[in-house]
Amino acid sequence: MTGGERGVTAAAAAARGVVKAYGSGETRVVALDRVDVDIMRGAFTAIMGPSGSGKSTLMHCLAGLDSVSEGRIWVGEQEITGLKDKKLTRLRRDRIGFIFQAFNLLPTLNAIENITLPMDIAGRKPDQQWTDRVIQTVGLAGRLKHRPNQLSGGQQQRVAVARALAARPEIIFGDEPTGNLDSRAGAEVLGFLRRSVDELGQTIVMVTHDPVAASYADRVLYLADGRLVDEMHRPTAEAVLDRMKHFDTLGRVS
Ligand SMILES: Nc1ncnc2c1ncn2[C@@H]1O[C@H](COP(=O)(O)OP(=O)(O)OP(=O)(O)O)[C@@H](O)[C@H]1O
Repeated sequence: MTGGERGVTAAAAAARGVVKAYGSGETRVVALDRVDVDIMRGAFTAIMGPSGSGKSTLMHCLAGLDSVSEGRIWVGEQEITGLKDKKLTRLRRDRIGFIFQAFNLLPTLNAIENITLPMDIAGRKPDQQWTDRVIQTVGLAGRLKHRPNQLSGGQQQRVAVARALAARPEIIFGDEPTGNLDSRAGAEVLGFLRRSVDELGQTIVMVTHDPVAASYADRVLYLADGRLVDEMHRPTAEAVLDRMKHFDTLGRVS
């Protein structure tokens, strides 16, 4: 892969001409309609848009969790479209981190065991210094021997964040990572994600409906009907809310 093929070299992930259609004939749904996007390395990107606009589909395609119908996807310099399942599974395991709304913690393992689990599965020795720094960053030092059911929702989500960060993936994808948390716990988790970008150089992509959550990002991408229709740099919650109202008005007019 050369930079010339997609016109960029510095992106942590990129999509070119991506179409994703589900079903066929009358039930055919075009979830993504010729999407071009670059996800910047070391930056925090939020994906917003109305329900059904294709946010999760875009994230799943970028993360190699879902195949595309047309177009091409890269993670770093590696094109992932066309990779066989085994290679794709390994790429996800070694280079990508996930934080989902349901934290996906194993109930029988304590916090530190959950945090190091992906590395244990991959047969990688955790970098102790790095793991300690991540635990400090997310503020879990006093809770490492607790099992998930002995932790609050916010603490469980911090374990999920630490698990994603500890393996030092090239990109972390979050699907509404604070969707189940109250606003205080949500703000804490978003603060940790922000710090991991600023202090640890992490790349993060997050799907969210929440203008406050989006305001933690460096850049907001707006999807509507499977297309990227707008973006905002250095967003504030007020500006994001205004932009959402604008799109709602357009939606009602058209
Ligand atoms: N597995 C699937 N089979 C058929 N259609 C699907 C499938 N997954 C998603 N879709 C459709 O693709 C479109 C985009 O869905 P997607 O989940 O990406 O939207 P979203 O913006 O993440 O929505 P929400 O904010 O409600 O989670 C929707 O019309 C949805 O119904």
